[in-house]
Amino acid sequence: MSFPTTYSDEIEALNREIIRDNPVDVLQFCANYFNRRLETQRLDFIASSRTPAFSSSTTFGGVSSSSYIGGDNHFQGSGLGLGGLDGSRDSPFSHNPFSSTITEEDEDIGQSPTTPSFRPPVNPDPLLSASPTFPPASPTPGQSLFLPRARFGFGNDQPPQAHSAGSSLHPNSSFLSTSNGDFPSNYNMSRRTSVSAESLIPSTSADEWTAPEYPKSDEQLERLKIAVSGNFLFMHLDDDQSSQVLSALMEKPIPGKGTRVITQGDVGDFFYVVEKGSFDIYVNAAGCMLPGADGMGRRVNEIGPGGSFGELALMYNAPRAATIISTTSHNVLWALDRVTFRRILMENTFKRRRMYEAFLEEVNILSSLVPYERSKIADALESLTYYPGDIIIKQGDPGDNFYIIESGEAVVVKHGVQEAVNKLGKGDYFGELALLNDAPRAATVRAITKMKVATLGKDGFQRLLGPVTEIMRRNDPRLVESVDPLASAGSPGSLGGYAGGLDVVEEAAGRGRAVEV
Ligand SMILES: Nc1ncnc2c1ncn2[C@@H]1O[C@@H]2COP(=O)(O)O[C@H]2[C@H]1O
Repeated sequence: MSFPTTYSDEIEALNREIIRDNPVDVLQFCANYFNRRLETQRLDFIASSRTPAFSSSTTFGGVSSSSYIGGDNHFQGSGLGLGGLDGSRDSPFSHNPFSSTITEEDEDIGQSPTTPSFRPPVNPDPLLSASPTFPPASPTPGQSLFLPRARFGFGNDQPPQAHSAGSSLHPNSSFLSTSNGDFPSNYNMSRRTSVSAESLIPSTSADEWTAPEYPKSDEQLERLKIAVSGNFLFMHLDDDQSSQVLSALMEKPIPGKGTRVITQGDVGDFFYVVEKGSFDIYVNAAGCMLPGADGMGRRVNEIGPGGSFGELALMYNAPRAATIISTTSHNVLWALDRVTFRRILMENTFKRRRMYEAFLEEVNILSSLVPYERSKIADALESLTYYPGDIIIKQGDPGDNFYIIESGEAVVVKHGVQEAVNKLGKGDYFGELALLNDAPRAATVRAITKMKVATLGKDGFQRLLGPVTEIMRRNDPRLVESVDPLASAGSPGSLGGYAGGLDVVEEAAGRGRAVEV
């Protein structure tokens, strides 16, 4: 049997590229190659079947929104655009009247490296361009750290050109934004035709690859260990992985305030851990940084010591999702090259995010968080299993963990009370009040079936659940009881029943009687 000619042609072309570029990560290289080929083919197809129906458009930041229509359909349903990543609901695309008519094929169109508008950088495989040599250590303030820059979709520092590819919309859409609905257009994890992010994980089989090594003084190593010690991405490494990563991290001083470390829309090259200093994160809903005063878009977050950034582009093989700029002087970053990140850190991270993504979406108390915030929680969660009769938290113990029930059921019991005071099931959370109030556990939580719980330490709870702690406080059973004495104790935190509650009886914001769990 002979192969189809088109197949043989593709393989021959790929072989030529492999010989020419001699890639480090062959699998990744092949994936990139085929994605590019596929998108070229799509571009041809779209160009030939384009209809003018949707070419009139609103403009946003000087960019025709129709240029991005293919990408923005990720946001239908949720009403979130890229701006949605910061929790805002005001995406210019959120009321896109065409969103329901966009196909899964079309929604790739945008700035992804796998899109028709993608012009590969000089080295077509960003994996290979993960050069260990940094550009000048002291860029002038406001200057991008890494110039010239390869950008996904657009030429260097050129504003994106409105292209009409997205105007060709197919009426038979099957695509509905769900779990990844609020990720940038680049993060189409569910599309049919691309290589899934999972399969982009480089092979871990023994091969020629070894992590780069950057020798460090004892003092440097000490600082580095402190910097990564609180970072959840580093917590699940075994000793060997840990020493490989530590040795591959490069110190990168950022002396100036206002230095751009990452530019939205660029190719991802490094992952960064912050040792010292502070960095602001901006997201432009257009999907890349635009020229002009507001070109960086909306400030969505800030990152300080112990935090990290730059993982998304490396994980999803996508353009940078945000612009990151120093807000202090004398900053110190540690940079990890793309290959080492993917080989060692990503597999763990990615699995964890995937594992918890759907589950966390279902947890009521987290529903106000944006997907990126839930991803960060996923990084920090530990899964524990309990069996019927196991005590998960014990009345009187100090509170150092917060729990969300993944499966199974538990009861909440208290000294001196015969009946269980509450019953908890999937999606319910407990253990929050002892952490919020710095008080001992006021009740015991006991498994009554086999249970899986996702747990977050105190540090993670404080760092990652900040935005919802106010809601948890509002769900405080004391407040609910004081308003309606007949209200079920389980109602406020349910799905969220609650436990781990009150030890100190306080007046509930002057609203009457306070009741213990
Ligand atoms: N709300 C956010 N949206 C997108 N990226 C964010 C956000 N907050 C922090 N980031 C980080 O900003 C980084 C920009 O580069 P990456 O896309 O590689 O990875 C991104 C994340 O690490």
